[in-house]
Amino acid sequence: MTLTAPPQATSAPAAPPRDLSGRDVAIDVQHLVKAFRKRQGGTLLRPQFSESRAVDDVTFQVRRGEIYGVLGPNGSGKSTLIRAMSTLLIPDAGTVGIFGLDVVRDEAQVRRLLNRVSVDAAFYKKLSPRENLLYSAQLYGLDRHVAEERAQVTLKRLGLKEKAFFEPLEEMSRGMQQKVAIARAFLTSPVIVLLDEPTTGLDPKSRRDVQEFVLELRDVHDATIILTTHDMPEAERLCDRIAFISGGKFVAEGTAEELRGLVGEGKTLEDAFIELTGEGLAEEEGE
Ligand SMILES: Nc1ncnc2c1ncn2[C@@H]1O[C@H](COP(=O)(O)OP(=O)(O)OP(=O)(O)O)[C@@H](O)[C@H]1O
Repeated sequence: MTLTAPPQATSAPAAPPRDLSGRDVAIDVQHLVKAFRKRQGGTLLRPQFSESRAVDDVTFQVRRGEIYGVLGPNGSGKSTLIRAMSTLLIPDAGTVGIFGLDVVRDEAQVRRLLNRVSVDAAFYKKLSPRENLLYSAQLYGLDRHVAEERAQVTLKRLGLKEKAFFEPLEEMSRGMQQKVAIARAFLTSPVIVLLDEPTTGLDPKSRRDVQEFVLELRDVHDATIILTTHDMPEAERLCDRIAFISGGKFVAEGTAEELRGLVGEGKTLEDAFIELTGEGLAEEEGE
C-alpha cells in the first residue's frame, strides 16, 4: 500500500483573537479554577469534607503553532488543567477559549477542534489497534479507508511495527498503547492537541519517536500543542514556552532561556524550577 502524509489539521475558525504582538491566540485561559472535595475525617455517617483547588486561578495564552509546556510534579494539577480545557471537567470559575469559542458554552464545536491524549485513554483491549481505530473513526464519521491509511501512517511514523497493528491491545506494552492513543487523537487532524504526559514510562527510543512526532506536528501540520511533563530535558527540547505549575498555581512562564535567566547565570531549568516553586520534581506530599 502507498502511504501518504497525514493531512493538514482541520481549519481553525476564520478570525481567531490576536495577542498584543498581533499573533493568533489559539488558547486563552483566564482565571481558571477547579476544586475537588476531599474527605477530611468525621464519622462514617457524618463525614467531613474540605475543598482543595487542583487548579487555582490559572491564566495563560497559547499562540497558534506553539508547543506550550506545563511542567510540574505529580499532583500539581496538570491533568486537571488538561481535563478542564478539553471539556471533560466543568471549571468552577474562569474561562477557557479555543480560537474564540468557549469550552463550556460551545462544547460541541470545541470538541471538533481539539483532542486530548492521556495514559488513561479508553480502548477495547481485546481488539487490535486497527479495530479500535476504525471503531473511533466510525464514531467521528470518518471514511473507513481514509481513517485506516491515516492511522497506519501515524503508527509507522511513531515506530510501531506493521504486524502490531493487528494484535490485541492487551498484549502490547504501555508504550505501544500510548502510540495507538496518539494515532487515534490524530484521526481527526485536530488543530489543538493536549498531550498529558505523552512520554511518561516510555523507553528512550519510544520517547524519542513520540518527541520527534510532536515537533513534526507543529512544524508540518500547523497544530497547536499543550504538553504536560515532569521531564526537564523534554520540556527544553520540545516547548517554545514553559509554565511551572506547583500546588495548582502557575508560578512562572517563559522560554526555557527566560526561566533559567530568572534565577541567575549558569543555572539549569531544574535549578529555576526548584528556586521558583520551592520544591523539586519529586512527588508532592499526600499523593
Ligand atoms: N477526581 C478527583 N477527585 C478528587 N481529587 C482529585 C481528582 N482529580 C485530581 N484530584 C486531586 O487534584 C490534585 C491535582 O491532581 P492532578 O491529577 O491534576 O495532578 P497532576 O499534576 O496531573 O499529577 P500527575 O503528574 O501525577 O498526573 C491532586 O491533589 C489530586 O489528588
